[in-house]
Amino acid sequence: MKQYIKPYIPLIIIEVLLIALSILADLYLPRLMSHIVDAGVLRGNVPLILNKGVAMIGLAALSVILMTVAGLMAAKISMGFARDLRAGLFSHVLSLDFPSFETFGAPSILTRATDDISQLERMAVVALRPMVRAPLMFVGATYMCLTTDVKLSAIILISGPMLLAVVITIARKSIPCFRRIRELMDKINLHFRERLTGIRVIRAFGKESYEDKRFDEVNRSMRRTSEQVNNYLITMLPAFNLIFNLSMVAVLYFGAGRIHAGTMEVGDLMAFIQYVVQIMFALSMFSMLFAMYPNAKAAYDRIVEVLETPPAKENVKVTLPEEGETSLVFDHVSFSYPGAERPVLSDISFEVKAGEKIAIIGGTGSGKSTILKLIHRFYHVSGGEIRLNGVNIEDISAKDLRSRVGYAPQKAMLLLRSVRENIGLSHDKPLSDGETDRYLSIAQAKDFVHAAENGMDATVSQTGKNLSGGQKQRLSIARALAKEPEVLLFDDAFSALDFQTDKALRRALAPMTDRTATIIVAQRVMTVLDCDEILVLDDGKIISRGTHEELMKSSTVYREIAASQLGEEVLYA
Ligand SMILES: Nc1ncnc2c1ncn2[C@@H]1O[C@H](COP(=O)(O)OP(=O)(O)OP(=O)(O)O)[C@@H](O)[C@H]1O
Repeated sequence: MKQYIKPYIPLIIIEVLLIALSILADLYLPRLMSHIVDAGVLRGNVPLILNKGVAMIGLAALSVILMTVAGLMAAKISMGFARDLRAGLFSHVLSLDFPSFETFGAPSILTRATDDISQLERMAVVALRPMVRAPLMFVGATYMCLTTDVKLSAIILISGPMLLAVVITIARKSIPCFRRIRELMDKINLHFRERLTGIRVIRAFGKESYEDKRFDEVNRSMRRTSEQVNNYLITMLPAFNLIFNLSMVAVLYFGAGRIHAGTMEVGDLMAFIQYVVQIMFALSMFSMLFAMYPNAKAAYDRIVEVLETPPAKENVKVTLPEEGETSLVFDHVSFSYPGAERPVLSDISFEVKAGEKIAIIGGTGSGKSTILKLIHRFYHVSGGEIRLNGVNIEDISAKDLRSRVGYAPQKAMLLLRSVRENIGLSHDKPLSDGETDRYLSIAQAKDFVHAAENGMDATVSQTGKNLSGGQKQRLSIARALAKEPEVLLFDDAFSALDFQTDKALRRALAPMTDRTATIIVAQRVMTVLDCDEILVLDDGKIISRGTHEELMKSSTVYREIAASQLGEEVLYA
């Protein structure tokens, strides 16, 4: 966090100086007034009243100007700080490894990057001045009270600590509530996100009232906690007023006695009262800061928690040569997700070279997608090693590794950009029409892209909602191809394609897969018929392997899968 505050330190120092100067002016005003009353009003000295009166107006105007400039600077500091923090948090989140990212979860990160930073920004805009002003004014006004009348100052020594005790008690009670409010905000975000992204599923399954009930519980909890905090905070003002008024009565009572005894002048008592008001005002600023502090502290802690999570570790020992024979090797790889009790993959070994195609087939949850995630080093293997071109992928930079791998994921996630930009995502410059068309043609996406208004420059709406499942998959495949990778990974990427398109796509893909090391995760046997090797995965283990023909003879599981599908598919093949 320090790095985000550091650039603003010079501005903060100027801010403190401006506020200190305005406080000096504010503290001198009662002194001037006391002088006007005692030496001017009571003795009928009109020129003195006019002189000192002009000085008072000048000082008051100076104080207002200084505080206005300080206010503008506070806004500049806090908004700049919030902008830098948002940018820093954003890039830090992108640098986190997957387990850390999943620990926070997207809804919580969203609340931290938006609402929590806004809390800090508000705190900085509103509280920066009181934060400087309150202590300076408290010390200055107390000093002025003591120099005006030491004996009368005893009243402040009693009422001041009483006020502080009220503020501290309320702050201690409300801090845990503010923390809880931040957590509940995460949950509300999560509910909204799930509700909005899963709206079709929720409606299709008639789960609206169930979802409403779940949301209602969190929402009620939020209301209860907010009410509790509010109850604590509203007791603060009456307590404050009571102590303030009692102090004033005591000052007037004892002050009047001292004037009567001739040990104090009227002007001094008036100045003393103003200093007491300034002290109370400083303490009420403290109380406002205490009221804001817990919320801002909870937001601060949550932001720091993300910022202090170390980014994904890199232990780069080797830079892979640009040229060379591609080979991807899994050497007795096992893997467990962080915190999981059982391994998801055990003793997985295979090799795929340039021009070869390996297929992975198996039941849901057998670990197929996990194998592909490990190739990207989204997670680190628990045992064994994965080698790309003979080098352990742990020794290569993530950037180098990922630049060589083209990936069409199970869920085709497209970005809110044009078709052209989506396809050329891995390129620094936009792809030409010819290049874009080439990849669209291979992915069997050219016809529907050109049929749409604006063609390849049409915007894909966020997450590709203006496209069918099959269209999204084809664009996602085109994007993987446009990377011109050494290794091509298809994670069930043909599942939403009809059999004809699936077949046409694989045919068009052949010239490219003749150069790449390809891994196809599939549910359909037809998709993997021509692969050099098919791995049958069950519960994270390879239970059979071979070509289609070999497996049809040797693997009961594979035979059963094939028998349940091929009859229908052969009709279309
Ligand atoms: N991020 C994760 N954290 C913890 N466990 C996970 C995570 N992702 C997947 N798993 C678990 O790992 C197992 C294998 O998941 P994986 O997605 O690799 O299966 P799959 O064979 O690709 O399944 P499917 O065909 O349904 O996509 C599953 O039991 C799943 O619950």
